[in-house]
Amino acid sequence: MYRVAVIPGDGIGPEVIDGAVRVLKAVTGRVRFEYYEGGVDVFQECGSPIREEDLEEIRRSDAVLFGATTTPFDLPGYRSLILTLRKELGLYANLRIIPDLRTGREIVIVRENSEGLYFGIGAVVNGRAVDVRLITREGAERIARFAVEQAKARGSFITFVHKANVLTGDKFFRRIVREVAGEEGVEVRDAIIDSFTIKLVRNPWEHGVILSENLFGDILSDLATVHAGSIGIVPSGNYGDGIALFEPVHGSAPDIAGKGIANPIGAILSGAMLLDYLGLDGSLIRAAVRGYVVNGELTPDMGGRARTEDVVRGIIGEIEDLLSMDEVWRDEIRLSRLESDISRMAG
Ligand SMILES: NC(=O)C1=CN([C@@H]2O[C@H](COP(=O)(O)OP(=O)(O)OC[C@H]3O[C@@H](n4cnc5c(N)ncnc54)[C@H](O)[C@@H]3O)[C@@H](O)[C@H]2O)C=CC1
Ligand SMILES: CC(C)CC(=O)C(=O)O
Ligand SMILES: [Mg+2]
Repeated sequence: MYRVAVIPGDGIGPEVIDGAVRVLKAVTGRVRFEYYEGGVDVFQECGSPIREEDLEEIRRSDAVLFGATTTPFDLPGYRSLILTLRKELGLYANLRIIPDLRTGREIVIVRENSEGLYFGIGAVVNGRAVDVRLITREGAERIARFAVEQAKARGSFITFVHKANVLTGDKFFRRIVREVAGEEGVEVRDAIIDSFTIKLVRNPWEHGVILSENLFGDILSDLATVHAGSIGIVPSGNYGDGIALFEPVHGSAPDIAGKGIANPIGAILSGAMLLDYLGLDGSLIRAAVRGYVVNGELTPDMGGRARTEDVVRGIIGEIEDLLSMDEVWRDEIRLSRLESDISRMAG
């Protein structure tokens, strides 16, 4: 039995995580889910967004499924729960896969997850505010290795997105990415962040594995979700040398929280990535989501009128249909999936 720590968070976090856990339970009985609280309420109780004893248990889990939390602008001493988890669990690589569910194409973004402005020093002194952006050789090397593995697995190349024409840290980072990729025979293409945003809008599917530092990767990946139809369907994985954490790319969406209309697909596809990580194969979930999206009613962010519950039930229905098919049909599905993967890799 695998132990998965579930941290639903707040806002729409619990709404989409409820759907993801039900979908996971529909495909496997080999996972036990253990729930943990985190966020502002826990911070007000104990001075940290996650309790120390919970963190110890989470570290002993096989993987983490995370929803989303709200980060207030003005709460002294508070650091976002997800940033805290990424730091505490050593999750230095953030893999964000933006799917086009109708064609099977993907935009793949590798975001450095442990350094940069989000983990530098910030201070306000005598009317001056400063945020330090830290990039280390160790951090750059390990994320470059991660991106190289992603590129090799896809028979692809890396587009390294930076501002190395200006920023010292990006000049340094760029040299290291080229060194690491060069050793592995993986091509690296340069892209300067400002003009790259135009390319990401116009030709989103042509950039191989997009690699960038923390803040740029955060912004680029939200921008890229437009090509999926909604940020609500985009999953991600946070990886390190130990445990891994899976979460939808979106935040707590206070504007729609509590209305029952959040799109659960990003959380559900994050569950599929979690299964892959555990070696349990998330492809049944992905096939069910693709099947549902073709004919099923979608949530308002995708132009439909469905509620979260309708989508979750519809996807579970697709899973049940797939599971009831005999082996021959399942092999057919696997084969067609393989063919579409091959044609995608061939460009
Ligand atoms: N991993 C995390 O916990 C993250 C937390 N946040 C936090 O979330 C809060 C809100 O941030 P925003 O900038 O508004 O980003 P957001 O991603 O929460 O929302 C942006 C827009 O997308 C929509 N949206 C997001 N997810 C959706 C879904 N599943 N279904 C339908 N529509 C969806 C929202 O309604 C909103 O209009 C902030 O406090 C922020 O710090 C933001 C990003 C990640
Ligand atoms: C607290 C933020 C850094 C979360 C976020 O926007 C993200 O990870 O995408
Ligand atoms: Mg973000």
